[in-house]
Amino acid sequence: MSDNYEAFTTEKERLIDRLSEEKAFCMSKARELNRTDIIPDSLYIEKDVKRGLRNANGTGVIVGLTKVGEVIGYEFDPQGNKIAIDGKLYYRGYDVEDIFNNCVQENRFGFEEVTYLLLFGELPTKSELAEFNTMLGSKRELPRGFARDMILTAPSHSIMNKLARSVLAMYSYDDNPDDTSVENVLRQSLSLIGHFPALIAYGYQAKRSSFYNESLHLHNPIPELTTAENILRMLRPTGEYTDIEAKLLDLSLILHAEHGGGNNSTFATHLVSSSGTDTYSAIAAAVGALKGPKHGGANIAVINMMHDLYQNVKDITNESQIEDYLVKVLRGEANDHSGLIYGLGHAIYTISDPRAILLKGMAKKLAESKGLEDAFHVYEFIESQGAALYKEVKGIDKPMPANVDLYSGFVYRALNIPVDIATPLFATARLSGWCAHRLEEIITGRRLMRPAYNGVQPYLNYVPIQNR
Ligand SMILES: CC(=O)SCCNC(=O)CCNC(=O)[C@H](O)C(C)(C)COP(=O)(O)OP(=O)(O)OC[C@H]1O[C@@H](n2cnc3c(N)ncnc32)[C@H](O)[C@@H]1OP(=O)(O)O
Ligand SMILES: O=C([O-])CC(=O)C(=O)O
Repeated sequence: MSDNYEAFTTEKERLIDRLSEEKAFCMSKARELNRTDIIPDSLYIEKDVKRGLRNANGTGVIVGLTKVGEVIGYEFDPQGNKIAIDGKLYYRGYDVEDIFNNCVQENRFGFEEVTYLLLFGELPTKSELAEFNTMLGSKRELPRGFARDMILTAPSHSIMNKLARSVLAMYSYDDNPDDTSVENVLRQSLSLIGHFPALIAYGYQAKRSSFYNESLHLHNPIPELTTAENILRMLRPTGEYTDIEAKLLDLSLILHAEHGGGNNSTFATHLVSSSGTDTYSAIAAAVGALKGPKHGGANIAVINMMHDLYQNVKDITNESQIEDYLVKVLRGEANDHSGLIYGLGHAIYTISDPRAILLKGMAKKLAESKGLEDAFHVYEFIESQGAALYKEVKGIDKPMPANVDLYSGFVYRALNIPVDIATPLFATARLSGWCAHRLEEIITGRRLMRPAYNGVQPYLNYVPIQNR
């Protein structure tokens, strides 16, 4: 017994030594890399590099054409100067605000209709939509054993990582995974769209039960329910939700479904699809891209930033205290030290992101009905002061509109939807856009995407190891 104990403690000490050696090694190498791997900004300018695939005026380099979605955030005057305008977003030529408003007016669900529109390029008739919903309904249940073998056995703190792994694992459950014909990719797309609600909800339940020590609830999806209803059913321990909650979630899904070809995750879909790879690999890559806090992960980053703000601002009704906090954020002295105010700024939108306006309207109503006006005011303050504070700190005039991620987290919180699930909800909505773009890449892109990097490392003579 005592021999065993000694062996155990010696092994433990060895492990601790090895880990601290590894840590010291990585720290020292990281310091070196941070010094040696830098390429001066001047070289990027001299070699006319389209850094971040952007032109000098911040507009994106045109790398493709698409009919799926269009994002408009600026225009040019006759002299070629960029002019800020209110943002517009079109799904297959239809203004997303019209789709949103029609669903509100008619008090109905619209996400499935939007998915049909994005995939097939036209609005469905009633019977086409009913048939489509039945088809999606038949794909809600995960393959037999999938939840047990692929989700519950390896829970993750990040539901997005779990989701990417689940998407990759779906390959093994497909009898014809590598066929990239349009017909087969469409079949795979419908299957993934149907399965995503269960993948994210069960990924979340696995996390709750494994890391928060809470009871495991795996409610089965119901084919007749909409995407939003199934998500709420599978997320909530009791499986209960109200019609208003489900319709608000549905509106948010509509707003997140598509954003042109150039956003990071959709571009990832195009890029990876252009190599001819399978649907699961392409969609897993898109999930990975969306997770980043500069992209879809910003909705969770906003909530984390708010949490930090609440801990560091004594009185959240005091605007000058909030302002001091935001200045610290911009100086990289508060929150995650990135210098970013999450939920603000956009690659295309200048004055406004139409989705943020609609989500803000939802957030305001929820704030009023749930007594969350003070918290809502903090968001509004950040939105209204972001650009001015950025100018104060950086000396640069930069449009900083509220983007889609600023108010979505507030809406989810008010709907009692867990923070962890905010980016996975974005993924569930955007999957429709990704699939439509993957199909478009296969049908009409047809070129391996392969940009160029200029080599700037001087050539060196190889030195044999004994001479170094
Ligand atoms: C679904 C979506 O993806 S919406 C976007 C969600 N992302 C966020 O909310 C994160 C915060 N915002 C940002 O990081 C940026 O605004 C982006 C990445 C979304 C768009 O950035 P762009 O305006 O296209 O330009 P870019 O990333 O080149 O930024 C230009 C400068 O403005 C700064 N900047 C841009 N937005 C912000 C912000 N919200 N807070 C602080 N600084 C910002 C950048 O740090 C950069 O500074 P630098 O030149 O000193 O490095
Ligand atoms: O277009 C972008 O760069 C980011 C964005 O708003 C989205 O993907 O919804």
